[in-house]
Order: sequence, then C-alpha cells, then structure tokens
Amino acid sequence: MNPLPIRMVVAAALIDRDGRVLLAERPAGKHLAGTWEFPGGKVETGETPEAALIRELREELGIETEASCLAPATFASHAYEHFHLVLMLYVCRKWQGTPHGHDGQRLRWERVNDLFSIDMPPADRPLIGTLAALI
Ligand SMILES: Nc1nc2c([nH]c(=O)n2[C@@H]2O[C@H](COP(=O)(O)OP(=O)(O)OP(=O)(O)O)[C@@H](O)[C@H]2O)c(=O)[nH]1
Repeated sequence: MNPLPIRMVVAAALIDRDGRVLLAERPAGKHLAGTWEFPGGKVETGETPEAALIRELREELGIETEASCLAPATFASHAYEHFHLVLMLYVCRKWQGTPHGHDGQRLRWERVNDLFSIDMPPADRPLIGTLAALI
C-alpha cells in the first residue's frame, strides 16, 4: 500500500493569441517556493476537476472561464516527499479578464519550447513535451 497521501491537483496551460503559456511563481514559504507553475490548485472533496480549476483561476488570477473551454491535455503522477501528486493539466485558450496574481504572485508568458529551461516543479517537467506537441 502506498504510504503517501494522494493530492489531486488541477492546473491550466492558458494559451494566449501568440501561442505563449502563462506561468505563476509559487510564493515564498510554500512547497517549491520560487518555481514557476501552471496556475491551479487542489480539487476539494466532491468537486469536479473542471469546477475546481474554474474556481482556482478565479481566485488566483481573477479570470473567468467555463468547462467547455478546458481541454484535458495530459497528467503527471509524481511522488513528493510528503504526498503523492496527481496533476491534471488542461489547455485553455478562452477566458474573460486579464490574469493578475491576486495573492501578489508574479506571472510570466513564455513560449512552450522555453519551458524546458525554466525552473518548474519536478512533477511538471515530463508534461512539457506533450504540451509542446499539442499547441
Ligand atoms: N498549481 C500547480 N501546482 C503544482 C504544479 N506542479 C506541482 O508540483 N504542483 C504542486 O501541487 C500542489 C498544489 O497545491 P496548492 O497550490 O493548492 O497548494 P499550496 O501548496 O499552494 O498550498 P495550500 O495547501 O496552502 O493551499 C503543490 O504542492 C504544488 O507544489 C503546477 O504546475 N501547478
């Protein structure tokens, strides 16, 4: 039996009109602080992944989207020291509003091929190749 608690997380690769992807910096004091992640967060009990992602994008970035704009892209299954992460990554090209880091986190738009050289969480690295092939 796997001894680690499972953490279900949803995240979005938001793609702008120039084909760039939005990354958010993980805040100081948090797990993997300073790395650049796809915006998202934990799925709460009883919540669908899509509802969780819509909620997280609203809370974190102040943007609105809907389930029909979230295309499942790929996922990661990664053992961190204290939990096992299942990270579901969606591609989203359509939303309302301009993303702002609502908790003060820095944001950056990057070309997908440049993600390989950015300090992202270890679980994310295997996702980049698949994402690059999709967009
Ligand atoms: N949103 C997001 N989280 C990721 C990515 N990659 C990755 O390993 N994670 C991990 O997935 C977890 C996301 O949970 P979270 O954002 O809700 O939780 P948190 O650590 O910020 O803190 P919290 O427990 O205070 O809410 C974190 O442990 C984070 O390190 C990613 O690309 N996006």
